[in-house]
Amino acid sequence: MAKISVSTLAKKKQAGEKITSLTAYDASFAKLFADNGVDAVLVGDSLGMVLQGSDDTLAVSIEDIAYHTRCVRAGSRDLFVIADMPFMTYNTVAASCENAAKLMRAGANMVKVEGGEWLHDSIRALTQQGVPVCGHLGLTPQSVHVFGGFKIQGRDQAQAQKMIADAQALEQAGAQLLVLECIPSALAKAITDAVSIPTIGIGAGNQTDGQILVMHDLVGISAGYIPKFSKNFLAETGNMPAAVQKFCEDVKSGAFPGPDHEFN
Ligand SMILES: Nc1nc(=O)c2c([nH]1)NC[C@@H]1CN(c3ccc(C(=O)N[C@@H](CCC(=O)O)C(=O)O)cc3)CN21
Ligand SMILES: CC(C)C(=O)C(=O)O
Ligand SMILES: [Mg+2]
Repeated sequence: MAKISVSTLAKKKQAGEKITSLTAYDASFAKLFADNGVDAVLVGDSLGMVLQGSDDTLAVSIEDIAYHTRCVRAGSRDLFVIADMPFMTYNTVAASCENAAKLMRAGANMVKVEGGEWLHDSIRALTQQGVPVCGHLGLTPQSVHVFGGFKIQGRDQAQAQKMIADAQALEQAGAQLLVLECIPSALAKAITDAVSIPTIGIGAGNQTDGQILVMHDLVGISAGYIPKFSKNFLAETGNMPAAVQKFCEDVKSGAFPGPDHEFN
């Protein structure tokens, strides 16, 4: 497969082709995903939950993400690798740059930060210094204790308007990609239409420019439970490469996520 870059992703939005993405934390899965049609992988701080067994993502360190980014990069030179900036590692512009550098040196192609317009200065500094940035709005798990649980966001009109404005502010600051997590499908579509950068949804309906899932949910081995918006693709295919291919196929056709896997 040809090497994916930020321009490949931007072109996919323009062409109306869906972007497929999964989380990855090691070389073997990175290679499996690269070989079976996944456009981008995220070294997510979800590793705090699915790898480390915590109840949330807050204990994950920059060293944890750097280590797993090196593992993922070793699995495929050609993968587009996004790495999560962990909780409180981008609270100032200086911290953002120092910590993003660790992830880029570990092999990331882009870093992801959770939040809205208040990240403007950090995102501008990062992109000016050569670090591509992905934004993340909606149910941003690092704020789970502010939200009072992993709850759907953007349900009321004022919240929805604010989220659209935040998405535009992120683009203005220089973000080149945007993850939308656990928001009503209509809001995800409104945000996707309001920005020119590609949006990647999780629990946000099928009208975003792409989809991402936590890889453990795709194969049905998350500790305890699978979120309502996720789907076990291994159950219907029987082997890992086929599960990854089916996920990509269903994302591209718009079959996933269907009505059972979205919020209204
Ligand atoms: N395995 C796994 N999958 C994920 O998608 C995921 C993680 N871990 N860890 C990091 C975050 C946390 N995420 C979560 C966790 C729980 C819900 C959840 O309980 N959602 C409820 C809806 C609650 C509501 O209606 O407000 C659900 O029924 O899915 C959602 C996202 C998404 N991310
Ligand atoms: C759920 C995705 C978007 C994420 O941020 C993660 O895996 O950490
Ligand atoms: Mg994350």
